Amino acid sequence: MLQGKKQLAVLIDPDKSDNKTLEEITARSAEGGVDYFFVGGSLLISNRMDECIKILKQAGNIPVVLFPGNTLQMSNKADAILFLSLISGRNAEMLIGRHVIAAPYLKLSNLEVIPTGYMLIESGRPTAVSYMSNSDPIPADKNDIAICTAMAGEMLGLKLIFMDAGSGALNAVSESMISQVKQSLSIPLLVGGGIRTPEKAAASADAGADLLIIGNATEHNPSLIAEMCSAIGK
Ligand SMILES: CC(C)=CCC/C(C)=C/CC/C(C)=C/CC/C(C)=C/COP(=O)(O)OP(=O)(O)O
Ligand SMILES: O=P(O)(O)OC[C@@H](O)CO
Ligand SMILES: [Mg+2]
Repeated sequence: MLQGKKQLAVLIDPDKSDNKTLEEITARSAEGGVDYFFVGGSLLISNRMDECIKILKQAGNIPVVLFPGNTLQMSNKADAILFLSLISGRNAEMLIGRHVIAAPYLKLSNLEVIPTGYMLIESGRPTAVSYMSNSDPIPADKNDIAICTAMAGEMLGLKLIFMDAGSGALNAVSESMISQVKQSLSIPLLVGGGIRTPEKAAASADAGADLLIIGNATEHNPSLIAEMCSAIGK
């Protein structure tokens, strides 16, 4: 995952996209040069994960990476899984408990397991992730807390840091926080939540995000995928 150039992941929430929309997203992502599909949600209601992955795989060679909110969201049909530890929170279940439950399944699967420090950043309103994970986000203006949390994650051996303002965030992660966290890390930095325009995508990438995650914006308007890709130089 990630070799120095800016990358884009399109997040698919299996509850929200019907098959026709998914087919359009798949085709446009292949045209635009999307690097990954992320699949998941903090809560999934429908039982559409495997069906979604099957459609996404029609794009050819875009890897499908699970972005699970809980242990029910594991599927052997994907290529990899973000093994998320919610390091911004202090809920032991989200830091290590769910991982103990998931570990034997993952060991037997063919999934590439990617240890990821997941940091929820306050975004102007409560998010589904904060509520479902029973954890507080890092205040949006406390760059120092974000820097130290990310540094600790790297020192613990995590391979990626993912700063997320949460799906549909009012305010995306600030460029100043992205840039300061990036400067304190040598592992790749993923940024998502509330990135709605190509301009915001470009600014987040310029600030230091290595991989951007975009969900709602492209879900509502798949034709934005090409613009998002070219905004970050793809
Ligand atoms: C160890 C395993 C396999 C699972 C647990 C993984 C952990 C600790 C997750 C904690 C953080 C968390 C709940 C992440 C889910 C993030 C996610 C996919 C968010 C997407 O947004 P939604 O929450 O679906 O937003 P909407 O409410 O807008 O649909
Ligand atoms: O849906 P959006 O706001 O693009 O957020 C994507 C992702 O970062 C959510 O976890
Ligand atoms: Mg969702």
